[in-house]
Amino acid sequence: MSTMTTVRPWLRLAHRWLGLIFFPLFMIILLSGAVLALKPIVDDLTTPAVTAPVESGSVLQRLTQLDPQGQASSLRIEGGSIELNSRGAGPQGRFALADGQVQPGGGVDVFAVTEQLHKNLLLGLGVVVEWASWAMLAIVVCGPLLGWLRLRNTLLGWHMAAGWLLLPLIAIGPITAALMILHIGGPQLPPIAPARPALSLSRGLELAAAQVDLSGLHWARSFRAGSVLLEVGSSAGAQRYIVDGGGSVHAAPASKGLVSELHEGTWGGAWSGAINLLAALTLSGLSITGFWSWLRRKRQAGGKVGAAEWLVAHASQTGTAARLAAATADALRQAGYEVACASLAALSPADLERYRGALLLVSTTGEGDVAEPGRRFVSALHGARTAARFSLLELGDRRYAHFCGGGETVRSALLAAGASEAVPAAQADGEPVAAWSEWFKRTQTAFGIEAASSTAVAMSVQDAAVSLKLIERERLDDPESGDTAETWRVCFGVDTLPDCRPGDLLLLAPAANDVERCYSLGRIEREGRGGRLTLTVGLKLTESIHGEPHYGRMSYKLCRELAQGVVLQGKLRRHPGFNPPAIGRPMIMIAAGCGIAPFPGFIAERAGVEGAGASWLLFGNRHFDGDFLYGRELTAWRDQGVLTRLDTAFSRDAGGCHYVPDAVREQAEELLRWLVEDAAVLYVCGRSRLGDGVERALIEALQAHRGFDSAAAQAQLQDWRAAGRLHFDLFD
Ligand SMILES: Cc1cc2nc3c(=O)[nH]c(=O)nc-3n(C[C@H](O)[C@H](O)[C@H](O)COP(=O)(O)O)c2cc1C
Repeated sequence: MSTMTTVRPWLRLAHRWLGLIFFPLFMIILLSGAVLALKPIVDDLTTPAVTAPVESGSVLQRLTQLDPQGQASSLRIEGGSIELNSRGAGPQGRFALADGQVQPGGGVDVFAVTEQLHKNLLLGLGVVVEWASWAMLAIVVCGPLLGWLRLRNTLLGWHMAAGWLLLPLIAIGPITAALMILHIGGPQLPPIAPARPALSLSRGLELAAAQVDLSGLHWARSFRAGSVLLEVGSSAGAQRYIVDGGGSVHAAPASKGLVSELHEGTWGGAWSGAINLLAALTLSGLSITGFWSWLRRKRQAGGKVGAAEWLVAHASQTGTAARLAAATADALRQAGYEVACASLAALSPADLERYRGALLLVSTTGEGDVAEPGRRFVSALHGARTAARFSLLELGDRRYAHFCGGGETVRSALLAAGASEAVPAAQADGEPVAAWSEWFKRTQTAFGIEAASSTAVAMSVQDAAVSLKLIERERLDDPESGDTAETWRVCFGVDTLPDCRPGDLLLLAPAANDVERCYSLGRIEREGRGGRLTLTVGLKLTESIHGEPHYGRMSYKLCRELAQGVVLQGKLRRHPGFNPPAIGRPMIMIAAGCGIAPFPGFIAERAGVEGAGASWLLFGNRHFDGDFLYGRELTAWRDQGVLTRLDTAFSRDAGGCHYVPDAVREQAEELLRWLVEDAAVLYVCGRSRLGDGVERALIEALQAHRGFDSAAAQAQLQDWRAAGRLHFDLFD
């Protein structure tokens, strides 16, 4: 691993946390800096008032009268008047030199007050401003080291591009501030004897008047180490003096030195001020975009479970248990309970103990298997101990050999780990609403809670019946090129198309009373009330013990048998856990083989849409030639910019086994940038082992590139799952 890879996580932490901690201070310093940058512009555009010579005695006399406590921090003489600024309660405004009367237009000197705000927050906190300056310098230095410039139309993409492209501009302020703090590059000042307490302006002028003719006095202000700095005009030009604590009057250079002039934007008049204004606004913009994107990420992670009293958790293969769980949680929330609702995939056994009770809804898939999102939870239960109290609803179908096998597996693992069952587990056969209703009533009694009655439940879990006419079928793999897996694009016309989105499921049974097979919806093209639905179907092929091929009945019908024009009856099942994110939100799609099925639909939704958001597809199969499903469409989408990135992994091509998780590992840094910095949503679709491989690769990536240990990386994935940022749709 390169040094940069090791150091980068620390730089990223420094960049982020310094930016967050100092954010309010940065805003004060930068916005006051922006106002101060206007000063050279205003000075350049306005004619300076002619200063009539004044008698030093009258200035001193007036000053002592107006500022008896010596609180004024600066004065300016202008056309027979004296303008005073003070820290705290001292005099403020413009006064006539002749009689001390307040003069109009002499309100607060905005630039003088802003300067004090910029330098010491108006509270004499110069040291805090110095810390903030060092922090800003560190952030500006760390920024470009976090990664090369990449142009992306996202909030952080703009943040990064502005940081990179305007680096010289934004670096000037923090670098010159640091040099000024260290007194490097400033004017050659005479040795200044410190004054304790600081000299008042009147005392400074009194001491100066003994040695210098102050009749051309322009201004005077408190200066370093309690001294007073003043400027006097004469026929030979302006001359500055410092009066120090020892009462000495030293001539001071008229120029502030290059470093100060660069910092203040005074080196070139109006346009150097304009450059400083742009720099201050750019730095403010960078602070705001950095802070905002952090806040957005926090909010997106806000779905994290943990704060509630009750937990509703689900393990659902095709969405039924998930929708029932959401309805269960809603019914409890409506009655005023604090309820967390999450997939078991986002939970560990220890999480369950944090709640007064856990309501679990677990579906069975395959041949008596736990629905995929619950499998890791079951493995984690082996050897664990938990004092959780739970109530379990098992979803299944008696037409399968192992009725509710998955639910039973979860139940025995929980009991073996020491969890207690509040009510005996209930089993739902097929249509689950009646069983759910009964189970929920008993659970409420056992947990001593009372939910609002939920009539929306039946609606929310019901599948919609659809009549489908086969209108088109195209083979996607090319058998000529060798051992490809037979895969077809199957397109149906539907007269009345219910609400549905890519990633939802079409349930088709090969014969009446047969169990249904689930297919992910790809492209959905609506026309009036009807439209077209596209599926990607892999021909299921197993070998009998005698070595004869055995085809899956439904996939055989769809791929080979059904004639065009034939009408099928099916059911549409909403699968909100695997629908594309809102337009504009970056999405990463990872698929192997016919797991590509939903993604042409995801991508097509964004084609031709303004501000559609970045999208990235990582696709794997056996051979580039022959197995690159939808290769032409995907490449065209990539070329048109609909698909921001397209990466592939082919496992049986020359050059060795290259699987999708390998591609994830190779692209780990960029992938994490999308996930972490751009808050992308990641979807994985394919066989179970693809899910395992991608999950492992993501954990490794977080360890290698973000400095996570293994437990923290796993917790990060769980947080993402809980926040709806990581979606797996896997099949056996
Ligand atoms: C591919 C597949 C395999 C299934 N296997 C079983 C099984 O072995 N035992 C069972 O009781 N139910 C089985 N079922 C039925 C589901 O558990 C049932 O339809 C459940 O309501 C689905 O819930 P879900 O949408 O939350 O995944 C299977 C369903 C499908 C689609």
